[in-house]
Amino acid sequence: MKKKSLVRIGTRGSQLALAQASEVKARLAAAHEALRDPDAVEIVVISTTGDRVQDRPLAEIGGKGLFTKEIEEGLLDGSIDIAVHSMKDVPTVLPDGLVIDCILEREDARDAFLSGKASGIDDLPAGSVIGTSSLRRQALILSRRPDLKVVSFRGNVGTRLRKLENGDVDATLLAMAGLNRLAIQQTGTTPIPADVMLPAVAQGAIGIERRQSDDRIAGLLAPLNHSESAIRVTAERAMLAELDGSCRTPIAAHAVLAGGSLSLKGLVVLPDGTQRHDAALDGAPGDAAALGREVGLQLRREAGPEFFRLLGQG
Ligand SMILES: NCc1[nH]cc(CCC(=O)O)c1CC(=O)O
Repeated sequence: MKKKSLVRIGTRGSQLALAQASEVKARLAAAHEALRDPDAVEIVVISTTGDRVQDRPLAEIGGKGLFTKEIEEGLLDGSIDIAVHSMKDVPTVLPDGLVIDCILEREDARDAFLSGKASGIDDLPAGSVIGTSSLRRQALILSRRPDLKVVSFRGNVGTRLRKLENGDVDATLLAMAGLNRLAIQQTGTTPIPADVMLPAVAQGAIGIERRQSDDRIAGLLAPLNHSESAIRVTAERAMLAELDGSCRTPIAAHAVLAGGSLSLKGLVVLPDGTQRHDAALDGAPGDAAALGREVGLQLRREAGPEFFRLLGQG
């Protein structure tokens, strides 16, 4: 008879999600003798609304937690013990009884520019077509290059790269983190500096969610937490929470830790790129959440109620 596994990891079934879950399994095995048996940690694939709806832009389906809800249900009903998430896809408010207090060392937070025709947004010929379904990427492209055309672009990384090679679009944007984790080295890939395209909140960070009451799992996860990454993600997510951002709001943030100081930049921008507001503050790493809230408040004040009304956000 098969031994009962000691830790069940819930994850989406996409290639990237599976790679992230495998990384967590390997890290658990490296940190704990008892988890070294290959059967000790089991990966349980759970399909989410975001995975099932492939024919419409995600922003149109609306709502938060499109990639997390069904997995969180698995945590709450006890069918899994931990859930591995791209923190970029995790809403700022978690269901009662669940916590995320383990953030792995963050990958490259930047976006990647992929094109056979140019090495960055600024080099694209006028009128070029860029495929992306991210409102943030769309808005930031249009605020910099109003002459470009943005078309909706969904599907997994492989599908998108094929569409690019077929010439359906002149360029596309993807997270560097996803490409790196899948070890995809596509020619014509250039990281976009964060000051040219500010990344999504928590882009490149993996978080592990668990039942708050599960002390056994808390103990197993503790050595996997990377505190610098957790501080950066805390600041960015506190900013997002202050803005009540959903996937309908093009919001970007990027925190860096250098010389013992935490610097946070944030922005909000209309989907058509015609109005954009930026804010930035430095603070102590221990004040990450307060710093994030303050940058969020500054953006709220700066943009004003009319901006958020235009976004359809009250
Ligand atoms: N919303 C999809 C999503 N969620 C996380 C990543 C990339 C990996 C990461 O940011 O950690 C992606 C794909 C992309 O934006 O290219």
